[in-house]
Amino acid sequence: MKKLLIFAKNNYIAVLIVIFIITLSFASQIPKVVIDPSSDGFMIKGDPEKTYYEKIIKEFGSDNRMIIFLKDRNLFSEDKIKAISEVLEKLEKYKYISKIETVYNQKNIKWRDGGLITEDFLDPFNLPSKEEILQAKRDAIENPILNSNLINKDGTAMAINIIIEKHPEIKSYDTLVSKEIESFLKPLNGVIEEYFQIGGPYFKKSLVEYIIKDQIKLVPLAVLVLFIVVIISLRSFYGALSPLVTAGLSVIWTFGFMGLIGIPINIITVIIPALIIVIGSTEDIHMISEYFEGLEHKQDRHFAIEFMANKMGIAIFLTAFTTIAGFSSIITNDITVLKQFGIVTTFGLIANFIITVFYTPAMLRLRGPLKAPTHSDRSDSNIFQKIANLGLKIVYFNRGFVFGVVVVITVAIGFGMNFLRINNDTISYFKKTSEIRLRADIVKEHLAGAQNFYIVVDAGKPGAFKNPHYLKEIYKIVNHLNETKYFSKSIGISDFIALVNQEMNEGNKKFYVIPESKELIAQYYLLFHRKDIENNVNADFSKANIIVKHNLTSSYELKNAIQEVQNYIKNNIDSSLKIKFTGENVLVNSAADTIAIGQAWSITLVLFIIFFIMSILFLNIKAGLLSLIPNIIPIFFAFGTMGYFGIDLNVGTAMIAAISIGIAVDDTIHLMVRYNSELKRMNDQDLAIQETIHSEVRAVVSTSIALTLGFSVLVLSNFLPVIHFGWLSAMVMVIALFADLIITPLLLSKTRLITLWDMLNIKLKQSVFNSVLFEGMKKWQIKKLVLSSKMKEFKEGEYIIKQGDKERTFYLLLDGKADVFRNTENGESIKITTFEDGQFFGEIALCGDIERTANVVAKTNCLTLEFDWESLERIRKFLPNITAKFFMNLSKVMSIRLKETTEKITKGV
Ligand SMILES: Nc1ncnc2c1ncn2[C@@H]1O[C@@H]2COP(=O)(O)O[C@H]2[C@H]1O
Repeated sequence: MKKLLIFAKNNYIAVLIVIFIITLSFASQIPKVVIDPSSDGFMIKGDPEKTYYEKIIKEFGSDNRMIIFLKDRNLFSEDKIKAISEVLEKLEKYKYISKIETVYNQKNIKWRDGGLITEDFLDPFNLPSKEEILQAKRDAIENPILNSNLINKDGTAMAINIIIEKHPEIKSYDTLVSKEIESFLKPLNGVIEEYFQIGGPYFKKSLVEYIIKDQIKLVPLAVLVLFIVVIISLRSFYGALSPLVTAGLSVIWTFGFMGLIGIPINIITVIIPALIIVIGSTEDIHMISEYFEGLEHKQDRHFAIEFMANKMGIAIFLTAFTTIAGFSSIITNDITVLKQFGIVTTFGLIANFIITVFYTPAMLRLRGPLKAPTHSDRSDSNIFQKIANLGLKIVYFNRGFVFGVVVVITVAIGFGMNFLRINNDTISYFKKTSEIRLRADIVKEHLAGAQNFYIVVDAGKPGAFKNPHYLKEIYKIVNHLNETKYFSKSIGISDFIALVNQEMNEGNKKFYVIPESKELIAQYYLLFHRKDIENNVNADFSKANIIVKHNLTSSYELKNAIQEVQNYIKNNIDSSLKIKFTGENVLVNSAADTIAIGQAWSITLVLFIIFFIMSILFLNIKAGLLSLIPNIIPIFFAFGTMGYFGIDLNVGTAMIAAISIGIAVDDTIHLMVRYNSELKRMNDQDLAIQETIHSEVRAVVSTSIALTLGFSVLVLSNFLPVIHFGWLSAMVMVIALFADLIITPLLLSKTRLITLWDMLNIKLKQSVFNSVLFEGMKKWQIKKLVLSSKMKEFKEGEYIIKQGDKERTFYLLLDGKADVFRNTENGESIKITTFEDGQFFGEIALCGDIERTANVVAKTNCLTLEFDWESLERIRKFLPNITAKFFMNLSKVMSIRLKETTEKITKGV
């Protein structure tokens, strides 16, 4: 790390040129980035159900429908029909429309004046008499296929269903179609009371508009927030500029990367620039503030950069790593948009880290300020210190009690998780007040819902749906669908046959059933053109399709409803029929469970990565656990709150846990690393904690504020998943801060930490390695043992051990000499031996758990390592091999000492 920074400083011109060239090449890819409003991304990647669905829409017609909704008290007056007919004329000529369904052009099958008529309800271009129009209106309302589908119960609302061709090759196709259709609606202006388009292309056009609006709003706001926070915390304009430049460059790289590998902007990837700007800035802030600290020592760029490089230790690297781990865990999700989000953010944050590490020292070398900003008033630091004191007061008030309270609150809030629901419905991603939701609500009020899916019934043999048995099965399913409260309207091929049957029987509603005779059914079919029934039965009559319209806007409701229908089918319908539910709606919704599984998987992955790294770094499993606890608490809070407030788990909120753990753990790492170094310096756990909290509080609190504000910016998005993601992540940051200031010290105060870093850097005298105590051990094992001890100095004449004391520690003499004296019963003091460096003493009380058997006094100034029983116990659990060797060596020396003592005694005798 240090070498990289120094390298960038020394080769600053080359580094800046290379960054410039890379940036240019990424920038050249940006035009390739597209906005993707389709719902494909919300489905499961490579889902075989999707292939099935594509086959079905080829057979029964596209479900890329747009509805033009018309509402008027007098919808059937001549002038209104005229205006509508003008619109229809234009629509019919429009090249991208494959089919138009209106009340007018549907078949009116009616028993009238002793005979059956089958003709279109109305020809809007050639209007009949007023009475005849009103009769057509009544017929349409009575027609079960049309009612609530194309016309409402009292004939004041109508829908024009338009089936739009799919043209993925045309750029901005949906926006184009939606805009052109909007222009066709002009004749309705001032004539029809209320009219608008909804569904298909309009939905996608709105999505694109919202995505662009989001981008225009969120990015500058994120920049502003970042700028303000950095200016406040660094007190320097230049200091605030640098993170902005690195964030800007990272965003260019990231967009270029999206263009290069073909990942589009969608409602989830739209937040990436804002996120990179906010999250990426934390490293810059740390670096620049170290640079300024360097300047305070010496006003020289070289010196300040090197000072910064020296201070940029393992913490910076680790925190970047855990943050990236959090984001990259999202890649494991099977939902396309989430996978894409994971890939792009991982790239973006790695890019940001690289740019920061190279650009910042190079730029500081070129133009870095020569004066550190003066902290004119230190009142802010008082606030930080007050926060620190408060945190410490709470911790020391009563550790057990505080811990208990935290656990109780966490469990109580976490309990809300039981109410958590999963949702992946695209309409519910818009705000309730958005135009799109308002329009959907109006349609919902008057007609069967704008949402639909298909139930495909496959009999497996041609002509099956000319057979009364199979038609009756469809009839039963449709009947059941219309009876349940879940769906607003379902239409199957059975409806057409039943309707003709009813009209053949003089319109008697009792005859709205499937006739028993095959011949009769064959005759009935003759009344229809292929196009009249093509949505409901395929060309060879082997498959039937039930169109189910509904207003459900959440996955769990739809899932329950489908489940109910499936149960019905299982118990009541001929099991030789293959029945499948399909449709864009069903595919998107069935991906909901994948969201939950993906979410659980990414949390596990992040937790494991963090646990693994921290355990290795601190050579202690407990340290791994310890770094997780303060960061798991906020996750309980987030999911619990979601449960209580009815916020669903969706593509946005699913990411919160993994991402925020990755970010929140940064502060814990800073605290642990600092605690570790303070502990070495002070040798007192409580003092070390106090010092850690006091010195880190400023950085921890200000980065938390930056992140909280940064995430809060997302609340201004147009998409609910993004809004929820924003405020919940902001909440997680605040809670993680509290957890870090209270839980971390609480846990640390019970732990001794050693880092891998210490292990690698520790330099021991050769005499230590040669000590009998370490015989047969590898160098790293010796270091590990040494690091579990405390360094202690004694002045000449000072007692190291007092006879009769009860304590379980022992000493390795690193430097100096120490005498062993034993007090006899008659008050004399007999010298037993003198120890030199490399030798140890105090092993009797340590192993025997008895009183000290002699005094040990420093003969010269002594430097010792003190080992205590608890630390050795800890190592024994973690690395039993080392302790076994250690105690073997110990007993070897003890045997020799016993032998020598026995010899002395017998000689004396
Ligand atoms: N006879 C002895 N020979 C060598 N060392 C001794 C002898 N008696 C006591 N000591 C050391 O002096 C230490 C005093 O504290 P302990 O009894 O814990 O452990 C003792 C030994 O390490």
